[in-house]
Amino acid sequence: MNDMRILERAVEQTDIKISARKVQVHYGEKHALKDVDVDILDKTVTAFIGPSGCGKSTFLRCLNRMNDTIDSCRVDGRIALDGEDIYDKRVDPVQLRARVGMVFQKPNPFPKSIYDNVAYGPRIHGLARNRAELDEIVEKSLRGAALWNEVKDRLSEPGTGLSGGQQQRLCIARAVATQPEVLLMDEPCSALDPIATSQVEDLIDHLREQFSVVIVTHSMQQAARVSQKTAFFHLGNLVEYADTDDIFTRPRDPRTESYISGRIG
Ligand SMILES: Nc1ncnc2c1ncn2[C@@H]1O[C@H](COP(=O)(O)OP(=O)(O)OP(=O)(O)O)[C@@H](O)[C@H]1O
Repeated sequence: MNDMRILERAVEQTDIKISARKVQVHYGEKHALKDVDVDILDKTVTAFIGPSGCGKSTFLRCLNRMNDTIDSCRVDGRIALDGEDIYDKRVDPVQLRARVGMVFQKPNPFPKSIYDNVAYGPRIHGLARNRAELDEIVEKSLRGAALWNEVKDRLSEPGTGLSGGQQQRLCIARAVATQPEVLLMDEPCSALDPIATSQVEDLIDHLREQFSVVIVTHSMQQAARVSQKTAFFHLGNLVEYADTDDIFTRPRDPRTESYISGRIG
């Protein structure tokens, strides 16, 4: 094999951050996800779109084992992060969730100060040796979430006292503080006004310089604005996964075409 081919292979392999194969999810008798195969790329925003109830959030929650908290939920198949099976019994889900962070639909800051919201993860994962290092992580994370300038003079005030958009950026700062490799976002803008939505979308674009972002969204405009890859789900199947431009301009599957043109969903 010549040098160039070796290089090409190496690039392809490191590009894949999460690889899912034959993922099936059941809630009791309900078969919610069927044979999902997908590769999530590093330093890329991937959007999950599809009609309500098609399994987007279910699949998102598989990626950091959030479904473990639902008793009736059973996940089969293989999901690997950097090639390692995240469902292996040696994997600690708490450690996994520091590497694969999550931001929810409704901003959910802890009932703690702005500072302590961000410092929480680094403290439990022992990421700072002293207060100065913790201060540094908190500042860096708040800057990374484009919130520092708005809160730097009131770090000891409650996080719950911020506006909705600021609270969501605080939750992003909290997730970023553990230096995740992947950030999962489940409809992160659905409770936000258009200005706050646009701030979070700008932020997502910056975050992908550092890690991979996966976002569930009901807004096709948002998927088109923020993502480079899009996965379309329908009735528990991953119907099509491609470059976002291709999904919206030349979808291959008639179900994708129907959805993006507003005929289903
Ligand atoms: N905790 C649960 N227990 C039982 N069934 C569930 C649970 N969560 C989701 N489901 C079912 O699994 C299917 C997929 O749901 P999921 O929330 O993943 O879809 P979604 O595409 O994210 O929907 P939405 O866009 O409305 O949030 C649905 O039929 C839903 O009713």
